[in-house]
Amino acid sequence: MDISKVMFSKEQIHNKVLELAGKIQKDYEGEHVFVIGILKGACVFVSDLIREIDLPITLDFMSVSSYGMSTESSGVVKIIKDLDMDITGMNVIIVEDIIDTGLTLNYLREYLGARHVKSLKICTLLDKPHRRKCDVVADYVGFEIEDKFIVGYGIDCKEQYRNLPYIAAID
Ligand SMILES: O=P(O)(O)OC[C@H]1O[C@H](OP(=O)(O)OP(=O)(O)O)[C@H](O)[C@@H]1O
Ligand code: HPA
Ligand SMILES: [Mg+2]
Repeated sequence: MDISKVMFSKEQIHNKVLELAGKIQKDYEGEHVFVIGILKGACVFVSDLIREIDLPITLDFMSVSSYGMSTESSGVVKIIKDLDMDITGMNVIIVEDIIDTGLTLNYLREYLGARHVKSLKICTLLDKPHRRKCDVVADYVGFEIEDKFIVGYGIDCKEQYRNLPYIAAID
């Protein structure tokens, strides 16, 4: 597989992170926010995002996987690591790198929503709305993209390319 072209540069991503962080900071003014980064894909994005939000933040991670070594979702969301902390009564933001079929977030929304949180929102850097298999809408979206398989900035193809500082499509 080859990387076809850079879709979003390091600078474009940085500007988008600042924009999303600014919106979150404004919306949650005076509140404590519990951020859940969804590993592995969101590891880079969530690290950059939280450092631009000037609010009290608690950070935890879940690790889930449905693509494995494939470029198609298996349709089964497997929890590899659950939360370490209790989120009861918290303002929770789930941070994802990409929403594609929506199966991962549909599962996580139900799983986490059942824990009596104060509020639950979704922030994603990338969104492929035309690929949805279930009804998931994010509250904060970085870039809407067409139906291409994406790599870089934490996002993999067969566990490679997560370290690219830019986002690219793959052939
Ligand atoms: O909307 P969907 O079709 O469910 O796809 C989105 C999910 O797929 C990727 O994770 P993956 O399962 O590949 O695990 P990874 O984050 O460890 O790469 C990505 O990081 C999202 O979590
Ligand atoms: O476009 C993608 N790239 C990598 N992983 C993914 N998981 C869902 N969509 C994608
Ligand atoms: Mg993956």
